[in-house]
Amino acid sequence: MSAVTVRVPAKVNLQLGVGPLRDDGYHDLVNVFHAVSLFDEVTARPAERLEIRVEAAPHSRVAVGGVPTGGDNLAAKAARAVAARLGTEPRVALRIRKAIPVAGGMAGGSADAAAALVACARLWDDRERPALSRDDLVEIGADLGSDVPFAVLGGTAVGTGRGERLTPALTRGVFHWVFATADGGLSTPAVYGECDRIRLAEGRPPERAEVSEALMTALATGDAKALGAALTNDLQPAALSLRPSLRRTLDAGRDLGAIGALVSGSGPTCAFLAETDEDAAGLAEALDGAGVAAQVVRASGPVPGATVI
Ligand SMILES: C[C@](O)(CO)[C@H](O)COP(=O)(O)OP(=O)(O)OC[C@H]1O[C@@H](n2ccc(N)nc2=O)[C@H](O)[C@@H]1O
Ligand SMILES: Nc1ncnc2c1ncn2[C@@H]1O[C@H](COP(=O)(O)OP(=O)(O)OP(=O)(O)O)[C@@H](O)[C@H]1O
Repeated sequence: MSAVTVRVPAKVNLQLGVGPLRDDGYHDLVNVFHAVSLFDEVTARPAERLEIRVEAAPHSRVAVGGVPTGGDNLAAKAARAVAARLGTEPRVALRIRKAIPVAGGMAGGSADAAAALVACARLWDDRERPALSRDDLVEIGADLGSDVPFAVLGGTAVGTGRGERLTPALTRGVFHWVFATADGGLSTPAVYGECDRIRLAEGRPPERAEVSEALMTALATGDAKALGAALTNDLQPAALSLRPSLRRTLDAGRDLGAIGALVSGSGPTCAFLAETDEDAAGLAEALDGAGVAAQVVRASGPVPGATVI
């Protein structure tokens, strides 16, 4: 096979319930993931050795400067993990075309890792070896990062444990989103650390998070207004503490008619829900005009996970 291209979506967390800090440095979560139609693309070609090239997708203004191009890139780690599982060498060139903001709370790096898992598994699939199943790739992905298994599967799913144990959620219809990106990312460990610091300072010991029934019902019935009202993110106070300007972005989206507004994951991207595609178009234009975002991007969900195209 000469080349395999995989398209992989960004995520927004519809509920991010952060429980206690575990002994291994991770937090127990209730993490309702939702894949949206903002995609990175990873192309895998046979090569002498593992090579990584990272570029912004055509028409996207993603700043790719901070993305590692060596062995630290999550897609490179994914290629090595697949090769190790198959007992082969990672002789592959990976070209990553990014439209998902970097360090934006939309799991861009995890998405690229998931895409590389799927692309390499396909590239190295031959009669000499048993093919890797999607479950195998989900399992390999969990070792690369907590968000990677979801990027393999896509759709809408409830993640427990550190977010890697997934159960698909029942949804109906399409949800219309507007994302406001910010200049400069936020570090995921720093945001979790700030969450712990705030809880300690407020004397609030973290409780085990529970799945929101209101959220699950809104998803199952396709009720956008109810979904907007049920969106929650326990990392939001921490993201706002580290990046106070996000408050203005969230307020602007609400004032301009969003039916739901929250920080996406660890931030700094803010996510806004609209009732219809038309409402999303209007909201995106108004948000762009308000000057509270680096870039305003529309997307819909749920969409499938990493897919060969
Ligand atoms: C914020 C989210 O994106 C929400 O989906 C994820 O929880 C983060 O997932 P991720 O970027 O894949 O994170 P990982 O690479 O697994 O972990 C990076 C760091 O985030 C923190 N982390 C992550 C997941 C988790 N359940 N608890 C944590 O405290 C830890 O400090 C960890 O060292
Ligand atoms: N392929 C990749 N794309 C983007 N960042 C990568 C990649 N590989 C490694 N990284 C590193 O990971 C860091 C976080 O990037 P990423 O875009 O995944 O953040 P994020 O969207 O906030 O993640 P999450 O939502 O999972 O917390 C980057 O600053 C970069 O150093």
